[in-house]
Amino acid sequence: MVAPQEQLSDQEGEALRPNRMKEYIGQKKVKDNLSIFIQAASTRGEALDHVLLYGPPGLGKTTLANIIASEMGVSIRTTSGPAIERPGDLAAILTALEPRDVLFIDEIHRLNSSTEEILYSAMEDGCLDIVIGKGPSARSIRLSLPPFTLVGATTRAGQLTSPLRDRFGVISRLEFYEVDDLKNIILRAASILKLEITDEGADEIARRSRGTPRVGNRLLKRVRDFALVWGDGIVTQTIARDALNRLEVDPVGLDNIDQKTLRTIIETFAGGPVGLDTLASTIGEESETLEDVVEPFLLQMGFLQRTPRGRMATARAYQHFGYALPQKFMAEEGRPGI
Ligand SMILES: Nc1ncnc2c1ncn2[C@@H]1O[C@H](COP(=O)(O)OP(=O)(O)OP(=O)(O)O)[C@@H](O)[C@H]1O
Ligand SMILES: [Mg+2]
Repeated sequence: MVAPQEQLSDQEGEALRPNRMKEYIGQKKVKDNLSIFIQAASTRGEALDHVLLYGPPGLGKTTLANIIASEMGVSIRTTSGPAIERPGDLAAILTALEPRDVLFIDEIHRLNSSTEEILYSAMEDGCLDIVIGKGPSARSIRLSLPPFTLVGATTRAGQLTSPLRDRFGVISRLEFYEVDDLKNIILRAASILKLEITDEGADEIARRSRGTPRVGNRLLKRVRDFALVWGDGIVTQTIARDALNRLEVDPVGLDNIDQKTLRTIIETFAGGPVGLDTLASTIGEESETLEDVVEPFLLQMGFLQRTPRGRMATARAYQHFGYALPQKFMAEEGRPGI
């Protein structure tokens, strides 16, 4: 329910995706900077510099890529790292772009290396070096490309090779959303869905949305069903709270995997430190999912600590689940350190 990854039922939510910068709520720093770069590029009549967006799933990277194109008044061509199998695929996409268009490559960390190399000269020099033929008769030709903006999105900036990362002029990290911003996102979605919701109802859902707009929109839709059956269709705080409890969404938004991760560290590994791979195999998840999806939120909430020796549960995690605080947290000044 609170998994931040995209699910099929989210697709109907396409209507909820903001189209313009002024409708994009939160992420003020990213938004303000991008707006200036967009305005400057537009004034000069140039393509916007290449933009890399990174951060956990569901925070609005795809949405922002689309907004960049609409604010620039250009078309966007969307693809993803794993979808581009051969360098020729990328060459075909690049040569079909109109001047100043946006090429959006999602999951850009998953491009294969031969394709990635094609991208280097395309991004830096605006040209494509293509090898025609094989063996001794092979020759290389250089095609020049229309100026374009590459927008790359990734959940793991650390996995990008440095030659690729260095070719982005703008690198923006999306952060988890504050409750107030999430609340506004939920109120906006409710009005698009023509749904009556109280301020407190929106607040309750926002608190349990794992800092993630995609989760907020999804919870809103489920609570809407409960409101219809249990009440008169109005999403109140009581209905939101009861519905979300019933859906086993924790009051601070922790989902099953989040809870399992913390409980395992506490119960099986005495609070840690425990290595990522050991932890992942104990709870039956991929290390990658744990690192990209689960950990960022737990770190943000102060439930988890990353140390050189492994992952550790914080005093706050113990308290959240009602475990007795172990002695080690009492050591400093005789009070629990949080
Ligand atoms: N700033 C925002 N304001 C309002 N709604 C937002 C905002 N950011 C995201 N959303 C909503 O959340 C949904 C998910 O956002 P989006 O698909 O852009 O996430 P993403 O970062 O691309 O995720 P992934 O990494 O899984 O591709 C959007 O459909 C949109 O409705
Ligand atoms: Mg996306």
